[in-house]
Amino acid sequence: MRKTALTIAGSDSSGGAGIQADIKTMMANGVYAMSAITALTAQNTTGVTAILNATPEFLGQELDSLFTDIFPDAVKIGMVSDRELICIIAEKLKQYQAKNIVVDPVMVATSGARLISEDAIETLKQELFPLAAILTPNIPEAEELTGIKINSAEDMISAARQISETYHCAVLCKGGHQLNDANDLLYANDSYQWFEGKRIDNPNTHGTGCTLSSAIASNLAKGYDLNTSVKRAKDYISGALAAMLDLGAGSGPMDHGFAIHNVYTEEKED
Ligand SMILES: Nc1ncnc2c1ncn2[C@@H]1O[C@H](COP(=O)(O)OP(=O)(O)OP(=O)(O)O)[C@@H](O)[C@H]1O
Ligand SMILES: Cc1ncc(CO)c(N)n1
Repeated sequence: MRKTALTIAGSDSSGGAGIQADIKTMMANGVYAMSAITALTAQNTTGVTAILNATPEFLGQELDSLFTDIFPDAVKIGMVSDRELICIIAEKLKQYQAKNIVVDPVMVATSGARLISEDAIETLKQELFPLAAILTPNIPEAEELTGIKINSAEDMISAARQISETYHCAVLCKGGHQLNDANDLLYANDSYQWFEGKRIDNPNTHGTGCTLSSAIASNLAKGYDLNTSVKRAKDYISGALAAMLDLGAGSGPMDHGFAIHNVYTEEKED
């Protein structure tokens, strides 16, 4: 039977991050994608100009509709900007005993816009982190969650360990904000593993975090273990970045069609 994944996240009108990146990623990774939209954003590669949140009641209804019909094999949670929305998500995930939950603690967009209110971060920690199989903070998020300033690989390990021990889940501290490398650190069950990545010289990194967490969720949905899911997700993001799509005036989106692009469009390109 076809495996299914659900993204609970915000819509990015420019299609590079959020729900749109998640669905593209899930599809490219071979799972059937569903969505529960937490907010609409008016956004492009240069910034976010407006955010319209769903009501908690509506988000609850979206989740009821999905979980009572096509049960997701994995769930990815991205942008959720306020406390009530976080609470309804936690309530529904517990009610339906959702599995393979990947929480990307989205705080700030690549363009610099804040995507969560300050007071919601505490609710995120209390309500959603304990439900997660894996949390995927980037370096600034890991710093905010721990108070540890990350300047080295050892600092990444300390921060990931602290988050993992506090919330009893695996933590992937993403390395996209490092200067020279793109090495991600997985901390799980009191041990760690590096997923090394060559830094790709591509300024178009809009939606890398959304894409990575959705690729992990897709692979968990397909039944891969956590390490293998992270490895496959890392390979996917590296491929999507290496395809060097260049759209928009700011930090542009990645090419999710990189695997099929050559087969279908090579001859038509100029
Ligand atoms: N220039 C790059 N070359 C190779 N891999 C990269 C590069 N930039 C980011 N990555 C990879 O992309 C993934 C996402 O990491 P990153 O730290 O950019 O997340 P993020 O900041 O949450 O993303 P977002 O821009 O969506 O907020 C990680 O696997 C990271 O190593
Ligand atoms: C809707 C949305 N979610 C997440 C991010 C983070 O990249 C973004 N820019 N927009």
